[in-house]
Amino acid sequence: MSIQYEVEPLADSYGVADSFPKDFGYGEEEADIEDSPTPSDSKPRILLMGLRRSGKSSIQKVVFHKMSPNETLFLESTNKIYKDDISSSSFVNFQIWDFPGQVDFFDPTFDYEMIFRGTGALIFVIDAQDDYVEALGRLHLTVSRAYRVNPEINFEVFIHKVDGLSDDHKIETQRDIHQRANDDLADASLEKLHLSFYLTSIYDHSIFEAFSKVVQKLIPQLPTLENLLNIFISNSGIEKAFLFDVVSKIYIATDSSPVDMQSYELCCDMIDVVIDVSCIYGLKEDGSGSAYDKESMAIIKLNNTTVLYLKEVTKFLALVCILREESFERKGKPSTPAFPHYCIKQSLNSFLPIIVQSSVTSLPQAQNADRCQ
Ligand SMILES: Nc1nc2c(ncn2[C@@H]2O[C@H](COP(=O)(O)OP(=O)(O)OP(=O)(O)O)[C@@H](O)[C@H]2O)c(=O)[nH]1
Repeated sequence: MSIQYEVEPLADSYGVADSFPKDFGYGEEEADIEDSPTPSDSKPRILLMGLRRSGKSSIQKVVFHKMSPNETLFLESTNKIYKDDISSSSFVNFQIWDFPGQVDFFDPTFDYEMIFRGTGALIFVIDAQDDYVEALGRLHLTVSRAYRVNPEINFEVFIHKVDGLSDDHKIETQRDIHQRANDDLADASLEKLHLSFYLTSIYDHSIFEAFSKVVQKLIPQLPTLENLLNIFISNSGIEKAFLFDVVSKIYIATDSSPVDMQSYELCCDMIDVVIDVSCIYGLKEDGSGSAYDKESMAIIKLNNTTVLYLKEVTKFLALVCILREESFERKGKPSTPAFPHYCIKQSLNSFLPIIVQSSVTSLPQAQNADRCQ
């Protein structure tokens, strides 16, 4: 089989973002990599591989192109490698390559050495609703080849379509796939090859969360960002803070307290609400302007004493925080352990420039950030 490379037609695929700046959405047109290697080919690459119909294209479309999960039912089978450039974000700067299910490593036109050499992460998608024996064989073949070419690749296994499985069945499936995949690696003396497993579905936020973790491993400044967010929340009475890539709703970093799915979902929903409201009411009469800009800021009080706080950080990043109403309302006294609204603002003003700065360079002096007193 001859492998071809094709450019993703992206121009109008980012539905919600019609009003975003033109360069806000993801995906520039890419030249055929065989004909003319572009500078962007040196960007970290994330490969989506797996058997036919396992859900690779659906994942890419739902996470990066705002396709609704139901629409993926009509996706046609991929028969070429699609390169999707996610570099229009100042922070998330990588390409996603969606492979057809039937890639043949023995095909001389498939230069897998070149492909794996420039790869940051390889995501192997397994359909958990199907018999996965064949997929496990393919997983082993793929990761062992890739590892021999480039042992630095992060190997990520998405146990996908788990929306159709009961909770017990999910855990059992994950345990079984984990066990068998690692047994196969041990038999091939590849114990050093580490596989990370995620339970995913496009019908809930699990796919965004899994992708967030994959992307975070490719961000060298992650420890600095986490450190900054830790300092930020400890100085402002905030319970949880996420730094989000607004278009994809991937979180780039969070403080080191555990992430619970519900908090993450709340923050994702807040981004959707803010962008939707902004698209409807925030643009000029002639439709010009941007749904997300320097002025973007929102506070949503929920009926369970939780407050959500969103603030623009850069053109592509937003800080989204969760805090208790009492922390938010309390009138500030320097000695109180929790801090009021103006103090959050003050903390934000102190920390945002540093967070912005650390998106381009590592910041060893994070501790010097002003404390909110
Ligand atoms: N239930 C469920 N179905 C899914 C999920 N993700 C994808 N699908 C469905 O799986 C089918 C195949 O999805 P594709 O994205 O085309 O699969 P693919 O791996 O790209 O397939 P090829 O292009 O043939 O390699 C579609 O009908 C999707 O709607 C999921 O999380 N849950």
